[in-house]
Amino acid sequence: MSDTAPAHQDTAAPTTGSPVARPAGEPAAGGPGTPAAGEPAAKEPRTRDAGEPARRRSVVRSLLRLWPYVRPVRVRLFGAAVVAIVASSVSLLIPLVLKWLVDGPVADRDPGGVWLGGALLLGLGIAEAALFGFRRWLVARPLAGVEATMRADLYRHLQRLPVSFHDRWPSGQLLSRATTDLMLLRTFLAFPLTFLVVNGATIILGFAILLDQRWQLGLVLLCPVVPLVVLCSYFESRYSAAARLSQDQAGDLTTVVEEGVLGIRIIKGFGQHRSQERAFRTLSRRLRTTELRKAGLLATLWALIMTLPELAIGAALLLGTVQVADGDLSAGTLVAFLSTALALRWPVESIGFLLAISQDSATATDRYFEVMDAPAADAADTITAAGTADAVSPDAAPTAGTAAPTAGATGSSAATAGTTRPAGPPAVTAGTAGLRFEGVVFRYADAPPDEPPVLRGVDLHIRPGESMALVGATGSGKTTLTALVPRLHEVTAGRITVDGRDITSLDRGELRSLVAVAFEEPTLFSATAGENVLMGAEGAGPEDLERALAVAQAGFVHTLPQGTGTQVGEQGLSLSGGQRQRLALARAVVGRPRYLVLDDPLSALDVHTEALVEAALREVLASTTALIVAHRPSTVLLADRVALLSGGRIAAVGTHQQLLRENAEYRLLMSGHQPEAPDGTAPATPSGPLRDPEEDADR
Ligand SMILES: Nc1ncnc2c1ncn2[C@@H]1O[C@H](COP(=O)(O)OP(=O)(O)OP(=O)(O)O)[C@@H](O)[C@H]1O
Repeated sequence: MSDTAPAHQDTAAPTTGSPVARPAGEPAAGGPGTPAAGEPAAKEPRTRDAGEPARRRSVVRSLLRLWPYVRPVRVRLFGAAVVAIVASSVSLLIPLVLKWLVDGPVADRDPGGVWLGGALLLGLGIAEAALFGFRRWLVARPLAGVEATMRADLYRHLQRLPVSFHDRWPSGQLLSRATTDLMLLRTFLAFPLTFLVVNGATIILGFAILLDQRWQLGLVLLCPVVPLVVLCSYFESRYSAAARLSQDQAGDLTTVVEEGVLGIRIIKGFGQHRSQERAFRTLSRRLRTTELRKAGLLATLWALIMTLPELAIGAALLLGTVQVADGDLSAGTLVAFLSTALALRWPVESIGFLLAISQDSATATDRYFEVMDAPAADAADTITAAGTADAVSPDAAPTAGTAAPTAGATGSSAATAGTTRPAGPPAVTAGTAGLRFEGVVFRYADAPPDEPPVLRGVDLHIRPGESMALVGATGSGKTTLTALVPRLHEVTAGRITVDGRDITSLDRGELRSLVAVAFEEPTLFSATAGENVLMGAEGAGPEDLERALAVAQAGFVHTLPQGTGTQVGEQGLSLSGGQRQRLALARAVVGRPRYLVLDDPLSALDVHTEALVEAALREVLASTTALIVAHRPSTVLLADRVALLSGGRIAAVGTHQQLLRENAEYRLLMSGHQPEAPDGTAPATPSGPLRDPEEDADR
């Protein structure tokens, strides 16, 4: 399999298709030959996890991994196989009745016997059909259950996998595993698994009957077995490679289709439908070529599987006829022999495609477990125990900051926060409270080795009740830094504490209840407006919903056709950018989080909407400790202090006015001119009194 697996590039394209990770309508980079306008060359979707070396397993070993799922239905499956063996054996009785009919009633010209023989044959036929029907009934429901369980497990696991996994895996690859691959596995369990056993048993029983009837003729029929076994194993390895390739390519195609649907506005807006079509056609042709290769292999194998036994039957017929002519064999025995041989044609011929489906299913099993074997984010929870509150060094307590918060703002925020927050964690000293980054280093696992980490020692302290704006050149790592707080990524070195407790020492549930996030793109799910907000906190009720809507200035929800029960998201009512932003804010605050992390909440809003969302934000920030990624002065002004991220470090902290006065890079950023941060390196530092981060003890 692995040797011919496609050598796909590892791209950093945003190929995730989860509704959270990729905003609907955003350009879905990553489709081959489908650059969004202004984007560089086409990127190839990957068909395999970049970090995972493909391993070649035997078909049986791969399929054995299904056992935990099959175990609960094993009795039914075994019962169904027994019923199918009985049904097949019944079909083998037919030639014996024929032999009796030809040598007995037909030879004796006994009409009564012929009628009896006819009735027996009819009865056997009906019994065979009824038994096969019963087998199907036995397996249908349990196997649908197996498929549903596997799909549910996959979905659950996908939800628990870290963001870095979703960054690396194209969504189409995950979709195809959850749909096509699992359907293939159900088909395998319902059909080839049983029939490989049943047909094997039928063939053995049939040959026993044949050898018993006339061993010389039986041996003639057995002649093709050896070449067939050799040919089957030769085709197996080639078919296996083609099967893997085709299933991976189908996943790539799914990715392109999904991106084409999600990014339809961009595709139309930039007139990219032709290049999108081209990308689709290229992949579709590739898949067709692979499918044709598979079909060619199967056709050759099938032709051989059909021809060799036919030749053997022909030879047996010739030999048998000579023996009948010589009087060595009765006509009835020859009829029975040939009928048995013909009855064995289907079991023998079907082996080819049963093996092919088994091969496809082994590949599907490998693909399924490639995802299931990826360690879930929770597995990484035990990073360090050194980050508990006790471990916080006393000298980490802040001294008076060189950049004081805006007079009054912090105090009032803190005071408000104190009145509105639910009971929080145990009291901690003022020095350790708040959100603190200590020597935080982060590099993306898939970043080129020669590239420096995105964050190279971030030290920053956001005091309780304070709101801190995070400013920096594009690509400086602002989003990355915010993603570390809810542990969407794990720090490479250093640590982050909330209320003096290392976030890695908190379980994820606790961390989620402490910290809420709202991303740049306010993603809404296919659910009601109320449900979208309430998914921000477990156990939140109607009162929390109303409060959150009020805080986020999202009262417009009540004017929707069904109020908070109005369906929004992909299948529902389209909301404006500002409405979506405010719903996302309501979702972030519905659980009354002590900490709020907002990634550029005012991005891409028109002036009027910006004013509305700004008003909402003011309310929200008054009652929480917040870190807000900000690109423009209007957002920065919402915060008490501003931190400038530059060169992977916090280069300066102060009020907006202070930084405007003292920091040239900040001035440049706020003037709308982005200093370049090529390849994650520090932006060109303009001359100006940059604050020395080492001197700022309050970070
Ligand atoms: N999943 C990823 N894998 C590898 N590198 C990444 C990944 N995500 C982001 N990067 C890189 O990390 C750097 C910082 O990106 P980040 O999105 O944090 O910047 P930012 O300051 O938020 O930018 P912007 O202001 O444009 O939103 C960039 O060089 C980016 O290419």
